[in-house]
Amino acid sequence: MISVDEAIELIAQNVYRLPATALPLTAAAGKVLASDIHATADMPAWPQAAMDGYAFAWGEPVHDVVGTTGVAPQDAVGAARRDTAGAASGAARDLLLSGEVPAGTVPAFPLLPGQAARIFTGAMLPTGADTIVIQEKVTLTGNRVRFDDPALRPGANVRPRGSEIPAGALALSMGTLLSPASVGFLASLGLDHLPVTPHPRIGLVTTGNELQTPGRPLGPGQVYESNSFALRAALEQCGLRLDTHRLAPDDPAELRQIIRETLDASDMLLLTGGVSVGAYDFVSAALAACGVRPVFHKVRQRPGKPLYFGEAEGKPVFGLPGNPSSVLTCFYIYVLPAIERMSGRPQSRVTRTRLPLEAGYRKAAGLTHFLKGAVGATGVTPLGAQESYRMSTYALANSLIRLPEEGTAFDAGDLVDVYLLPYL
Ligand SMILES: Nc1nc2c(c(=O)[nH]1)N[C@H]1C(S)=C(S)[C@@H](COP(=O)(O)OP(=O)(O)OC[C@H]3O[C@@H](n4cnc5c(N)ncnc54)[C@H](O)[C@@H]3O)O[C@H]1N2
Ligand code: MOO
Repeated sequence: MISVDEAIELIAQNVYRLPATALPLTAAAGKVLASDIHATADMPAWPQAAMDGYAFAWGEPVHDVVGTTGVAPQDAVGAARRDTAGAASGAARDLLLSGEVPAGTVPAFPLLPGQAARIFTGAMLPTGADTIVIQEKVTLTGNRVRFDDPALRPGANVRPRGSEIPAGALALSMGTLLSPASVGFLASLGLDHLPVTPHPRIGLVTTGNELQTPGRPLGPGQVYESNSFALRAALEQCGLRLDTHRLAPDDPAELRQIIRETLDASDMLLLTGGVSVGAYDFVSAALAACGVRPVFHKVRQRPGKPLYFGEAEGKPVFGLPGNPSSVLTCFYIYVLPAIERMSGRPQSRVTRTRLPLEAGYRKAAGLTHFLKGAVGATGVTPLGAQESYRMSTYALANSLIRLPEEGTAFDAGDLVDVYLLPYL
């Protein structure tokens, strides 16, 4: 039997990142970028209105009368800078309305000296304009646009071309975990597919003749099949999915057939039950017959002592001990990190910390214990019902307390390792 840390290390050594693939934007959130993404064009692609108002050339002489000499449009900003350096006031203008530029259109005419164009948020600035005065500051009389806004600065309310990102610049680097904002950002650059490390396709085989589906009457000797529900929910809570679930009876030939089919359709295979030493525990023999190479079987831990781990053509295979608490604890400690490794995820969703115990706990030496725990403001409390067949307190737990193999007596106030479980 190996230790928990040896098991974690062996899994890390035998689990590989999946090859990169291009996925549509709609499937990209929660995946990790498999290459750097560069902007292929300036964004915005042209100077863009940030507010509804009137676009004009700042370089127009201050307090000038409409239609007299103006500054050449291409030098408008420079002129405006010289202008503001000398002038105390901001901007006062009396301009002629030249037309309207709604978003999604190209301004029909360049702005001439002395003119202002009605413009809307997101629209393209007309050639010659460089500044927008918001409509709230403007008095419109007929086609005369007048305002005096001391706070206005040259270039105000305009998003310069390439100000979000210039063409060729790095948008997001390889290894970035794609958040909703990352997906939105890359969509705004026009990408419709992204190079990502995919999530593994996960197959589950639950074994046991005693298992009955919830919702049906429980016959003598039957128990409700609950492990697949807990695993599916745990995966979905992490933005992952269970792709295949098959129920296998305790029959070696049928189990082998189901294992083969599920393994073929998956990148990772999970099984629950049948990995212990009982006369009907056929899982490890069936896995061997299906070409799965065992890496380890049995870990010095409670729950989940009979945990099996192997691989077939690079596909990780976990035989999770059937007791429901063993299944879920082995999922959080071993399976989820393996999935995250295959997905190239930089940090695990299960975070490890150290906290003081709120109450003492006694155990025998020899096994690492993972206790269902409740983290509160001042520490972590071991919950009741720690036996691996019981789920009543797991339902209330937000953490797993890890007590070391050799330890026997843990007192209130002792610092212990705690794994914080993901939450919805
Ligand atoms: N002589 C020994 N007996 C056992 C040992 C041992 O070392 N020597 N280990 C015990 C430990 S620890 C565990 S954990 C279990 C694990 O055994 P298996 O993986 O073979 O699991 P099963 O026997 O098939 O089932 C255990 C338990 O869990 C229930 N179960 C199974 N699957 C489901 C499911 N999908 N949903 C709900 N409940 C499930 C099953 O009915 C059993 O009650 O072995 C001990 N025995
Ligand atoms: O190792 Mo088992 O999960 O304790 O019952």
